[in-house]
This record gives sequence, structure tokens and C-alpha cells, in this order.
Amino acid sequence: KEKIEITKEQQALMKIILDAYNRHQIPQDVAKKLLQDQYSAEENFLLLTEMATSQVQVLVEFTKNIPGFLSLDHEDQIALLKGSAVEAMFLRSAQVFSRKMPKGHTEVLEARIRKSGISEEFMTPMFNFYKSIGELHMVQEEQALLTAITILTPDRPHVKDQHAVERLQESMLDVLRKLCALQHPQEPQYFARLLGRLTELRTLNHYHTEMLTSWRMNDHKFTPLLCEIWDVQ
Ligand SMILES: O=C(Nc1ccccc1F)[C@H](C1CCCCC1)n1c(-c2ccc(Cl)cc2)nc2cc(F)c(F)cc21
Repeated sequence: KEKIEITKEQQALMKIILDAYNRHQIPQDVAKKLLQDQYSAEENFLLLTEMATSQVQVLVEFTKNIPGFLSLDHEDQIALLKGSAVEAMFLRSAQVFSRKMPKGHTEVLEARIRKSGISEEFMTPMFNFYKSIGELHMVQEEQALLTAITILTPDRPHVKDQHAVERLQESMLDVLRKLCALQHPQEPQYFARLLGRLTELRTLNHYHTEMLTSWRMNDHKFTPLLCEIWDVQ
């Protein structure tokens, strides 16, 4: 049984990623808001665009703290952010949905989201993903690394130097692999299951434009930042 040990520099990398991840949380808690009140489709859509806009700003700050990211080609930095913003939002939403909540709260939250204005056809893939993330019971370090790994996906559209991105992603993957082995010694497949979630996350990417444009209301207004990031309007 090989001795798995996280090196000093990997521990330093872990700390930087985790601090950045915790520092860049969404200030206002959307789950609490949704549990407090039932909103109209219009209000929910506005809440989503506000949350998603602040999520993109938070994502940029988080990404700037990923060691090596700012040394990448500047256009590649933009391509990575643009290519991962939707996935990062769904990953964040899944982590919000999977948080430990008092009895019955998750059910209320799910019901509110089901009636928020999203078309019925997207509910199953979206909640399947949220529940599959919840079943992993990820620790904070794993969540932070998974977000960084999602951002550092080399094959996003328009990325020129894919190898430079691959090298950064590989160092994150190596830390995550060791962390999983240490955190879940009984589950040798855990790391593979975690990466499998990233594949499921990409499929949500395909739905997101339609999820927004089919929101049960007329005249969908987006912020300029979301028009940039979400290929809408
Ligand atoms: O705010 C949101 N997500 C979100 C965005 C950025 C940071 C953190 C976030 F949670 C929206 C709300 C918005 C208001 C109407 C209901 C859905 N949201 C989604 C979601 C996101 C995008 C599409 Cl196209 C469809 C649903 N899934 C959620 C699961 C949850 F547990 C949760 F608390 C909120 C969730």
C-alpha cells in the first residue's frame, strides 16, 4: 500500500485555493431567500441574474488566486473564465443545494426552484446533478479544488496554449487525487466519481441558454456581464 503524502508545496497550494474559495463566497445567501418567500417567475429570474452576475465577479477574484493563472496568456485567461462561468454557477448551486439544512428545508428549496419559472424539461437533469453532488459529501477543500479544476479545463473554446492550462490543471488534479485518497480511504473510486461529476456538469452547459430563454415570462432582461458570459440577447 503506497504511502500517500501531500508535499509541502501541495499543502501551500491547497491553502491558497481554500482561502480564495472561502473569501469569495456569495455574500447574500440565495437559499435563505428562497426558503423565506415564494417569488413570481419575474422576481426569480431577476434574483437569478443578480446571483449569477455576482457569481461571475466572485469567480474572477477566485481565479486570480489560482497559482499560475495570471501567468497564462491574457486572452486564454478570458477564454477560461468565459468557458467555465456557467459550470461554476451550477457547481456552486449544487453545493448550495447539498448543504446540510434543518429537516424539510431541502424539500422546500427544491419545490421553490421547481416553481421558479424554469421549464419542466430541465428539472430532471439539473436535480440529478445536484443530488449526485450531494451524495459525494465533499469537504470544502474538495469543493474548492473541483471549482479550480473546472476553470482550468484546457479544451475550452478559443484557448491557444492548451498545454500551459493542462499543466496547471494537472497539479490541481494531483492534489485532489491525494486528498480524496486520504479523506475517503475506504472508497478508492471516490476521485473518479468526483471527476465524473465534471462530465455531468458539462451536459448542463448545453441546456443553460435554453433554461434562461424559456423562463416562464416575457422579455428576459440580462446584465451586460451576463450577455458576455451567457451568450444570450
Ligand atoms: O441563484 C441561483 N443559483 C446560484 C447562482 C450563483 C451562486 C449561487 C447560486 F445558488 C438559482 C436560483 C435563482 C432564483 C430562482 C431559483 C434558482 N439556483 C439554481 C439555478 C441556477 C441557474 C439556472 Cl439556469 C437554474 C437554476 N439552482 C439552485 C439550487 C439551489 F440550491 C439554490 F439555492 C439556488 C439555485
